[in-house]
Amino acid sequence: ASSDQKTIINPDTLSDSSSSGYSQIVVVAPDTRMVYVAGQVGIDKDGSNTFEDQVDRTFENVIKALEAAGSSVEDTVKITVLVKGINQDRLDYVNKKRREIFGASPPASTLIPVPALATEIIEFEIDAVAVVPDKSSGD
Ligand SMILES: CC(=[NH2+])C(=O)[O-]
Repeated sequence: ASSDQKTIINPDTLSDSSSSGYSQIVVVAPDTRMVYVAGQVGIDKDGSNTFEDQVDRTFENVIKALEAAGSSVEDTVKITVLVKGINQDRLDYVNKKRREIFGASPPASTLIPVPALATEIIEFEIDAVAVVPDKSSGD
């Protein structure tokens, strides 16, 4: 499913980002309710905090935030991905997760390797910009 208010453009003049689970350009319709989700992290205070677990929990938290605002992954237009300790394995995992979560209509994305996040234990953070689907369109 994709949002009626979100049009994806992946022009031939830019690199193909589809295998990395994001779009090069997303255009938002006018008169749209916008949702700005604060940076989410995925720390389990009592359990495992592997990078992969943090990525999984972070996406779960982003989805919870979107849904609390009446939005969804399909309605997400832009994400910022902050990665501590970036390497090929971490990038591959993030891209796989993005493909699984965002499917055929992914948001635009900026991925930024960072030396540190808010606390020493945090290795991954995502913020998101999304739209609220227009109920009058039948979604
Ligand atoms: C390269 C890039 N923009 C990303 O999100 O992976």
